[in-house]
Amino acid sequence: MIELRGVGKRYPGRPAVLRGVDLTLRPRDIVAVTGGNGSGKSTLLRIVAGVSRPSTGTVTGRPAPVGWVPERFPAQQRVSARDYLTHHGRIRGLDTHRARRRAGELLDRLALVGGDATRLRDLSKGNAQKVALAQALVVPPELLVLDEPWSGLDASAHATLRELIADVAGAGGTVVLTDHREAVLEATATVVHHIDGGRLVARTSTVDTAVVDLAGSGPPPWRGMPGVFEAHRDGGVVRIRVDGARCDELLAVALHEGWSVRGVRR
Ligand SMILES: Nc1ncnc2c1ncn2[C@@H]1O[C@H](COP(=O)(O)OP(=O)(O)OP(=O)(O)O)[C@@H](O)[C@H]1O
Repeated sequence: MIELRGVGKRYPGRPAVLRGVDLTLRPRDIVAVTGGNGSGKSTLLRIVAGVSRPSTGTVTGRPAPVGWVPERFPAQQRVSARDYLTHHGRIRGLDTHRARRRAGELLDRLALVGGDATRLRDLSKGNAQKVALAQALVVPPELLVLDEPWSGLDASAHATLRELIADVAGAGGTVVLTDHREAVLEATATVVHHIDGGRLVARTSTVDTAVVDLAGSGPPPWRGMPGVFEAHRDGGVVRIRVDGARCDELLAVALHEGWSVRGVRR
């Protein structure tokens, strides 16, 4: 468990950005931090990741390794994506062969355009973001900190990113993330905190979501239904993530429209 107690941050010559922040991060939590521009989200994430020190207060229980995706990625390098990731894997204790294999797997999964021999400086913004994500995951982290990870990613990588986040949490890790699109955060996170005036306010705790698998054809009755976060077709089955409180309503409508229920998971 990672604990922040009384954490404050003040940059020289400026008013405090964070004041007295208490935050407990548990294994399997996917924690979103929301707030306006300049409210201190990146500052808080840097402190959680250990990239920046708080001016006051303490952070205890930070595990290793930490996966960290900064808001800006140093993309102006001649090194290839594969060599860059292999290097990061070796820094974190993998041998060259395993680091290279893991780099290839992650870049395949994220569908890096141009292949893993592309030099960092030749990558588009979205592809650079994929390499930044792969860098954070090259050794499965116990703490994954993502500052605006959806920035620039194409739609198919959005779904992959959610899967990668779920993999880390499912393996007992903790994920902390921020983004400007609150709907995206609320569909992904299990806990949402909001920063206001330098203080942290828990807004939603443990968002109850359900995953419903449906088989059938015809117009999708869930389209436009409140509480439906996303729907993906995979072969003959459509997998829908829905607000747990709306799950029965979705099932009733789908059954009425002739779809059959293949599975429901909370
Ligand atoms: N290294 C720094 N030195 C001085 N001031 C800084 C530094 N980093 C951030 N700040 C200031 O601290 C405040 C909070 O910045 P931060 O980047 O944490 O906010 P944010 O909520 O992530 O913003 P955004 O949504 O625009 O990304 C801003 O006023 C910013 O100018």
